[in-house]
Amino acid sequence: MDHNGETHGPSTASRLTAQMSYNVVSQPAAGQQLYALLIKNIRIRIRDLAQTLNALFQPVWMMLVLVFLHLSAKSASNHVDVKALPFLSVDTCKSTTDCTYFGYTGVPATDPIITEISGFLTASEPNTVVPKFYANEEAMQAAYDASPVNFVVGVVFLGPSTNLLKPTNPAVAPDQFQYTILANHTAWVYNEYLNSRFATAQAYVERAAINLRRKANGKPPLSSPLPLKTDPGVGTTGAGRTFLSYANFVGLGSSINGALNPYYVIFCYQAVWLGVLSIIVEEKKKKIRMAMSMMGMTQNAYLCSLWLMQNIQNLAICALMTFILVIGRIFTHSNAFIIWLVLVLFSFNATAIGTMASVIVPDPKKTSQVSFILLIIMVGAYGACAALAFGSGHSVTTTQETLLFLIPSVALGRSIQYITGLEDALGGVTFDNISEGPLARAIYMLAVDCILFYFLAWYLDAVFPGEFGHALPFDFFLRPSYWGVGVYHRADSNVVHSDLDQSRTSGKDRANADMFENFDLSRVPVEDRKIIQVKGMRKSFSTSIGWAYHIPLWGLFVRIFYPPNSSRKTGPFAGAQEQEVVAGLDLEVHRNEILGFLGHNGAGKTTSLSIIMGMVKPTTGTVIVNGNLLPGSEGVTHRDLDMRTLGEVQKQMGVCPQHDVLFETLTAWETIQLYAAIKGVKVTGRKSGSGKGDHSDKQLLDGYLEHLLEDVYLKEKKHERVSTFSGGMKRKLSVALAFLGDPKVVLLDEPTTGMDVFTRKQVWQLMQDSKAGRAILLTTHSMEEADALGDRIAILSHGHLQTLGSSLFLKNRFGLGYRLSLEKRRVMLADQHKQAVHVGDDEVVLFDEIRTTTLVQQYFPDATIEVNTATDITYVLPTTGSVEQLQGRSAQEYIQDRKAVLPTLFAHLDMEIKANRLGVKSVGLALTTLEEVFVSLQEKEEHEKLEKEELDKRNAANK
Ligand SMILES: Nc1ncnc2c1ncn2[C@@H]1O[C@H](COP(=O)(O)OP(=O)(O)OP(=O)(O)O)[C@@H](O)[C@H]1O
Repeated sequence: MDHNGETHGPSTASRLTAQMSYNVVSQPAAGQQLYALLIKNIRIRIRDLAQTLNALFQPVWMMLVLVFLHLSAKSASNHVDVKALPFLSVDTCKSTTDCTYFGYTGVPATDPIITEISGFLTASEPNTVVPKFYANEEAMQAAYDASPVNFVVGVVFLGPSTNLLKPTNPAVAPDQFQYTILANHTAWVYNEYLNSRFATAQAYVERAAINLRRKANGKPPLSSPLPLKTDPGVGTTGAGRTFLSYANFVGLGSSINGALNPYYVIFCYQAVWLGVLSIIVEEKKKKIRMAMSMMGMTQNAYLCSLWLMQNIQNLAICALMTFILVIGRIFTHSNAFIIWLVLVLFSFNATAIGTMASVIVPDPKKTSQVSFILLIIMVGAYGACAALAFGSGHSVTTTQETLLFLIPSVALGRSIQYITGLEDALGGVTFDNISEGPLARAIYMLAVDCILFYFLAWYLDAVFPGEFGHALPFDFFLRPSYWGVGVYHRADSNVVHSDLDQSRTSGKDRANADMFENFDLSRVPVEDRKIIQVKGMRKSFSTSIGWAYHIPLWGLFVRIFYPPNSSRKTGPFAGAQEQEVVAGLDLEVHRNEILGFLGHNGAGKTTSLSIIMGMVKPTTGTVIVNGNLLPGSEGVTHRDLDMRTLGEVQKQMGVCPQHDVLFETLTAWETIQLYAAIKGVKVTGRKSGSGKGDHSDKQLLDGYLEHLLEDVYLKEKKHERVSTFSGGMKRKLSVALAFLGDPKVVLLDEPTTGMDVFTRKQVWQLMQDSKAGRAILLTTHSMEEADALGDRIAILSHGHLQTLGSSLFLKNRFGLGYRLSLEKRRVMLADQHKQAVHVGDDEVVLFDEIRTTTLVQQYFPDATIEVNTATDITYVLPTTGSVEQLQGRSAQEYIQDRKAVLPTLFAHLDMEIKANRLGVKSVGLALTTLEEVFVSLQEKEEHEKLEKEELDKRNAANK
């Protein structure tokens, strides 16, 4: 067992790795990716049950609150049973011949509306109710005063019925027809109101007006609103007599609740867009999405899997919400499927809206704020429309209303408002009457909104992928290459190849030529050369501007009157500062080579790797990976860009980012299966020559994946969740993922961080074994690792390459030189001050420090004593010299000179030791470590920086 608690298999050195044992190809396929991502989403949701139930039930709780509000408003005290409309002639008319119950003024007796009303009275209350014209309202009032029993209601028409006789134009709101009813009641209570016959008179007049409009539109007229009074079948609830339901009379509380319904329903959806927003932003921030993209995951597969998952969840959420609306008697008469359809269509929109919002949210901590702002916008949009467009006294045309439905919350709110209204008055919405009001249009527009918003979400996600992601050009979907049409056109990197070669020895390179080892390119076969090629790569980030500009709304105000100015460096009004983190990097990595990438914290290693991965665009410079000129490189104009380039590069790339990009709730086996599906890994057979044998494709793939886990010693842990893994185990899994699918280019960012010494050595072995056939770029802070693995080592400092060469070159060139260790002859403590002791007959000289040091300094005048103990002494023999010592020679020539001196020094030492003149028992020589090289280079850089600052100060003082 190692420190991490895993059982180790046999030594890697003694067995074949997965890469050596299987023939593997990568052929990513969108369908396979979508399926794998969907399964991953389902797994994560099932395992994170608390979160999933919360997301599922949050809208449902909100619905329950609505039900409770309604129940409290419709309490027993407010509830009034449905009562039939009374006839005008019941218990009022004392005579059967000269009753004048229905007085009117404002229109002549010949007006069609009076004819229509007369017809109804004849049909329902024949011979007992007669319409009677009065010249004006005063005359009508006087008639009432004279005989109140015979005169029940009077109607004052405020204009002729001419408007009602015009056919309806759908584009224009119909002109109004206005009238007032005079009736004898004093309180706005149900019984008095009905007994005064007000409602009955209203029913007659309204129905008469409706009939005139229907006739004008060529529709058959409706019958009288009341049945025949003498019909024996008519009791209290005869046809037409339940014309007004109790809902109109239950009091103020209920009508407020009804108006609240749309707002409440919109409120319920916050959880939906917040859920989508949180997932996308979090996966972006944790760079999981970036890593999956690096493995070849397409944006379409990612978004579709997320949308599918969320919308399946939405179907269930909306079913529950409908159930509660029906069970809670908010909607009792309407068709439940229609309500569900409205809710579901809006929930689909909410998913797209959450995706769109993710484009502007960089940080998971800000998701709830943004989600709340979205809620305000949604509710506010509906509220504004309800008050200004749909409210009483406002009329919008059908077209205007339909256009307003482009805002999904307006369409949803209006639908709920309409359904609530119909529930109260006319028995709810069914398929029979769905097309009569705005509901059908709202449903249709919610579907249109879905198409529109999903397109926008998809487009914005591609064009604004955030800090880590490859931004597509604004017209990407119009380019055939995005859709995979036409032959793949590799951006022509040949031109750039020659350009790079020509510029190799220019400018700064030439000045620092002896900092770089001359690499003999002819040793590398042509087809293996420059698998990764970076030239003049620069990257600048701008730091965030002062906090004053971030204050919502106020910040906008400040920007206008106090624009951010980059010369202001600190404080609330500081302008954006450009920071160059990669400053003209040149690099080449060949096949079968590991290039170690060293540098201090913040030197720009991760940024450089991210650029080579295609995840971050360089500010300037060129990056070529396996012959493909990466998008964003100089020389690739937007027009030339084949949209498949990055996908092609990523197919051949394996990456291990600096931070583990693993799903905590998945097991190691599920993780590697997920990434294998994303990469489209297929095993074509075993390398041993047995081909596929009797094994199915799946068996072969499982065998390969298992072998890969075995290579990093995680086979025993494969069914355990990543969340239970130690830091080192997570790194090992990340390394295994980087080598998945036989990538031709592998980028490893500090892969062995956190691993114990034993595991680290095993992973080194794996990397060594796996380097055949690929170019590996490895960043590390471990000098030992760079020394052990790096065929060549590049040291980066403040964004530029300080040096590049083999480990030996760096040690020779920048090390402190050689260490000469001498073992002294031992003496007992009592004899310490003696110069010589007798061993048998021979006198043996004890260690003579002065004589030895003089001898060493004869060959290396700058030699110094580093360690001097009772048993050993170590001299440092420098191989670097001052300008005077160089005497016109280059640093490398000087090193060669120093090295050439070594044999003579050794011959001399040997002679002296044999002659028993130094008191030295044995001699050892060692080269300085890479760590010392690194430290000395950093010190040199710091020294130069300080000198420059000093010079600048002096120049400034002189001015
Ligand atoms: N998105 C960003 N915005 C602003 N500055 C950034 C951004 N990413 C990196 N930097 C800055 O760029 C510099 C280089 O960062 P980078 O992560 O590339 O360094 P590194 O060499 O990998 O460091 P380490 O060894 O600590 O991982 C740092 O100063 C960092 O603050």
